[in-house]
Amino acid sequence: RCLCFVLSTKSVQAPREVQTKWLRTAVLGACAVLAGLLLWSRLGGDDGITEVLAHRSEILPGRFIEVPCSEDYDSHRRFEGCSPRKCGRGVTDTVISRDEAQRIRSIAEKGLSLGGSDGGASILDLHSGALSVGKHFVNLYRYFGDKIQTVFSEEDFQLYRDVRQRVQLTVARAFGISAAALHLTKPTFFSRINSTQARTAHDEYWHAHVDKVTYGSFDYTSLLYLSDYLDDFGGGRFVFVEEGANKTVEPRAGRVSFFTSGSENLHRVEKVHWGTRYAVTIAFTCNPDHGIADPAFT
Ligand SMILES: O=C(O)CCC(=O)C(=O)O
Ligand SMILES: [Fe+2]
Repeated sequence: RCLCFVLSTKSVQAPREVQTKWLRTAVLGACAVLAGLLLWSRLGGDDGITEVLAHRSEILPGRFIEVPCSEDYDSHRRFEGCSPRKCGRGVTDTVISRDEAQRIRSIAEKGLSLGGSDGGASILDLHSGALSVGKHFVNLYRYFGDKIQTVFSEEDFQLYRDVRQRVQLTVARAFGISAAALHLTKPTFFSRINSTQARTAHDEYWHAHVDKVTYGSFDYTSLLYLSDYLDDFGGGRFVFVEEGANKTVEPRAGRVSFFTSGSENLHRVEKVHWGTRYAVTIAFTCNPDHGIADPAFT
């Protein structure tokens, strides 16, 4: 038998009745797939119903949602006029410009290029000097000594301080407290996340957590995003985990997301599926004893 035989039998016209049946099946199938896709996107894939608090293409002057405070702050020393009485979450795209975010990202890239975790999540803490390398951390300042000045410039530190200051003012204003009552606390760090498989617990950034529980000193958490969701990376959305509907913040370079650090703001980061996601976690405490200084060019 030859190939032409196969071809000729395939090209035989099906009776009209069979054609209509096929068409109906195809249309029904397409509808089912479409409905499935719609439902999947509404349900956010695997974790229940999701609402978008900040969409990647929105430019938000400011959005603030108040949520009742948890009792987490009661088990810590209270600082009146600072410790959260008003809790919630806010997002703004107009405090840090896209250009400033790009420059801050260059600082992160420069520093993180000196090391990097074997797994998907690397951090650089300009305050303590901690940098992920392989499965561990090194102290960048101890390792480089005076040569660190060939890596970072005075302008880098100035920009970092300036950005930190404006984020602090934004947080203070949103929660009705004085910016002077807030102190930067640790860990405050750059993060770089890609889709490489985790190698140690430090790489497992996607677990739901409460910052006040995880980091102790945090009263207000802020995040400055340095990459764009779906342009630079996929997955990696920030999710406030809630009964009812989760609320997502889609990262966007220059976007500042901030919230009170107690369990009223349980959250997680989705796994990054492709690309690289850069962000800075900037944390504030009301306890002066837990305050840290800005990094300086010394
Ligand atoms: O990068 C993010 O979007 C969140 C990071 C975070 O939850 C944290 O640093 O505690
Ligand atoms: Fe967190």
